[in-house]
Amino acid sequence: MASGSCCLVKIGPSILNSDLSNLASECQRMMDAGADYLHLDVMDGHFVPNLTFGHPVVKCLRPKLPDVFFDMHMMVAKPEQWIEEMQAAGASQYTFHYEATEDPKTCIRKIKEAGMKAGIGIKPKTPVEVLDPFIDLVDMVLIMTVEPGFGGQKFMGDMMPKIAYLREHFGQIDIEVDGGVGPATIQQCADAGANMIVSGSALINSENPRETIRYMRTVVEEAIQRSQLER
Ligand SMILES: O=C(CO)[C@H](O)[C@H](O)COP(=O)(O)O
Ligand SMILES: [Fe+2]
Repeated sequence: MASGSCCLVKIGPSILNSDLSNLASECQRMMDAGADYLHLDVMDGHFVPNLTFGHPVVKCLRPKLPDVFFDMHMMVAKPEQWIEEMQAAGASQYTFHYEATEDPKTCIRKIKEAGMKAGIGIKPKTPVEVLDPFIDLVDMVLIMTVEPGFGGQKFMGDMMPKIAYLREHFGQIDIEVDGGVGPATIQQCADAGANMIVSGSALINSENPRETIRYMRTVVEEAIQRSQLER
């Protein structure tokens, strides 16, 4: 891991590819396996070529998982549009895409005013430096390692320099990696400096999700420890 990091490792399953007719029990299954938070993928058919769910589903889920941190991955055009609804439904963090808005600063301000944590993400073709002006304003940055829209895609290892850049230049910020992350790819994410690990298909389809989470957590923790020794 690049220098400057001493942040906490958090594992956040994406339930995108789970049995959505059993959404609450799939979420609970992931939390029981040792997850730290849930990464909930919202798609609107405009920003990405797919549809999932919106705030009404989050509202139903919240009472079933009252204490769980919900990281809303908002793959939607005009992300400003859903901030109040998501907050009212029980979202903990609102992670929008830089590419989806003309005014990221106002979007961040509105998320904070609504009382949620703010995350900002970029698609694979977007250069990481566009995030520089927003790092001090947000709680988390998201580096996509697939084109957003679908679970189960191949991990893009060539996104790792983006993570290393953020860790190198912005110290302890929470860096989330999302897309094709699992036991086979976690080492690359850990070495680059990611500390918030989204894993969808690899966890949902795992025969032993507890062991898969434990393994990924250990790999990232060891990378953080190494980076601290190197400092
Ligand atoms: O944002 C996403 C897709 O746009 C998902 O969070 C991501 O793809 C997780 O699923 P998997 O680990 O199967 O790739
Ligand atoms: Fe996601």
